[in-house]
Amino acid sequence: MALVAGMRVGSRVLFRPWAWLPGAALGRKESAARGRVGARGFGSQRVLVEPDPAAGIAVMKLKSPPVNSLSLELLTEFVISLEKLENDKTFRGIILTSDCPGVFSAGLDLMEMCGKNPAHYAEYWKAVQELWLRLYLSNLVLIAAINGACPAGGCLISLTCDYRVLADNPKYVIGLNETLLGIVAPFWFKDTLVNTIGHRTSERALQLGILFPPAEALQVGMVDKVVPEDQVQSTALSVMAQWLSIPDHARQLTKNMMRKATADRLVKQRDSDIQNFVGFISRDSIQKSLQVYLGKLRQKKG
Ligand SMILES: CC/C=C\C/C=C\C/C=C\CC/C=C/CC(=O)SCCNC(=O)CCNC(=O)[C@H](O)C(C)(C)COP(=O)(O)OP(=O)(O)OC[C@H]1O[C@@H](n2cnc3c(N)ncnc32)[C@H](O)[C@@H]1OP(=O)(O)O
Repeated sequence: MALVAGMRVGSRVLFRPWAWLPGAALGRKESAARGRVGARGFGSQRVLVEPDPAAGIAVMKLKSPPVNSLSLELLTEFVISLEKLENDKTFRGIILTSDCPGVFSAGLDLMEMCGKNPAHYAEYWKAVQELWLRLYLSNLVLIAAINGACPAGGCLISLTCDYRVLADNPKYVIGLNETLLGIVAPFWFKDTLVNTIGHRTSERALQLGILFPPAEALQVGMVDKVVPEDQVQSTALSVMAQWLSIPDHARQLTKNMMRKATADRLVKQRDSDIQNFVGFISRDSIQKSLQVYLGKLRQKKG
């Protein structure tokens, strides 16, 4: 077996890019929870996993009502479920979707970024980085079955997937809308977007914080397919079959070749990226902007 940049070629699991990342090791309790997935469903309170070992795939459903905002708990459970599937050679692909009606994910949990202390912000941001790195460099085929609104961090998660299917509903907008909150998408959010839709479209989308409705999302390449709502899952399954028809080693090495440089940019500066985030989010002006935004979200109802 040849070794290519730390990847063992010839076995199914080609690379575990996070194994050497600082802070990547899981605690003892979490490690004990690992193991073979088998045919029964597993998961956690916030992440349901429905395995289909015969097909070599699993459907992973985010279930953190009301809007799948990415709390520290959800991020942690997400990473654990992902690692379980990555470590089980039965699985070659994951369909990522939501169990919350009308929302894929509302993005980062604003409550994690408001009124907390710097140590909390640092811990939170490290968890956000960790999930992105694992998803972006996953060995598995990841297909996003986007069955709801998909702003900001929700969009980022979908952009780490190899293919995005979006339900055709005008409420199901997708994009990196950070500027609308008075915050700035970090460079690795931006890089992920640029790698998907190109520089000029990203520049406009990021500055204006555009949330694209389905037809426009398809037009700019933010998603790969728009289908009627009741066909999202079946379409994701047939797209998965097409991706799984490619030999794993060739596809995985190609994915790594396309994505590694982007991931490495963050890996090389994880700590300074955390410090930037903590400094930025702790500013009074940013805290005020987030409070105003949260207030507007709450008012919407009343
Ligand atoms: C040079 C650069 C220098 C420095 C940069 C360094 C670092 C960068 C710094 C910061 C970057 C941080 C990046 C952040 C990315 C993000 O993801 S921020 C989150 C953005 N998300 C949104 O804007 C989505 C907001 N939500 C919505 O639009 C709607 O909720 C949604 C369309 C998703 C669903 O609508 P609906 O079904 O009608 O539900 P409600 O709006 O009624 O919401 C239900 C309750 O959920 C609460 N909620 C909604 N979203 C969030 C959230 N993201 N976090 C926490 N809570 C949320 C909402 O308030 C309702 O709560 P209530 O029931 O009223 O208590």
